[in-house]
Amino acid sequence: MASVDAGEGQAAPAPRATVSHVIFDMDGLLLDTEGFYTEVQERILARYGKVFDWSLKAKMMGKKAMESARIFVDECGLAGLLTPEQFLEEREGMLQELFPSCAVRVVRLIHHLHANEIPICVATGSHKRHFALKTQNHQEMFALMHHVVMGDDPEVKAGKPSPDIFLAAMRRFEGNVEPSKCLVFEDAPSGVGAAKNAGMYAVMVPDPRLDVSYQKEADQVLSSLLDFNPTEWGLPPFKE
Ligand SMILES: O=P(O)(O)OC[C@H](O)CO
Ligand SMILES: [Mg+2]
Repeated sequence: MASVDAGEGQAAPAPRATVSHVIFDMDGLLLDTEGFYTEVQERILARYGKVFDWSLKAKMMGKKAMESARIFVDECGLAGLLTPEQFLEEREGMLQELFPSCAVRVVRLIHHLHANEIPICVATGSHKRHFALKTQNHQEMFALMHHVVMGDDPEVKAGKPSPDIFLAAMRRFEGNVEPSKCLVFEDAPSGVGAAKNAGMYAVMVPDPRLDVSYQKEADQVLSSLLDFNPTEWGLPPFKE
């Protein structure tokens, strides 16, 4: 990678790109809610004597509820036994109980970007009702977001990997923002695909159980958001 003079004789790597706006995925990225979906889906599938695996998880994660329900029923060969609507109804009670106990996975970066006046927002496939349950104990962090776009937003015609949600998120920032100035943080293959389809940069922070083949579209892959260096993307450096 090329270097630039960082002053005092130090050479710092040239940024991969210079972005001005940052978009965060929510489930599995800002919040540890993906584990709840996995747990509940494992339980439902076990009733049919089947095992929920990570290739199915990879196809479902990041999608709108009905889209992922259809994948679940089709891929598991449950047509005739369970409809997507019944699947959603069955998992609803379990998820509603679990969501309020979710934990935040990213703190420092959000505060850093906000303190440096980098516009940040959330783009989640999750719908309004689930968003409220998941964020009820994390209002302080979500208040730092310029806006939130959810999966049931009228502008989000198709879920990830359609670019709809990220383009809607970009348009709601102030001013005229170009996709090439947006950096997206994602955990899901469909989410990385959506960011790339929108013409944006994508940093993927995948669950280690996800096959590495799902990482190839991402511009950067991190095992933890703690490893993220803002200067690699032309963003202000952490102070210490
Ligand atoms: O990862 P998100 O935030 O787009 O959420 C999508 C679904 O609700 C869960 O996979
Ligand atoms: Mg996600």
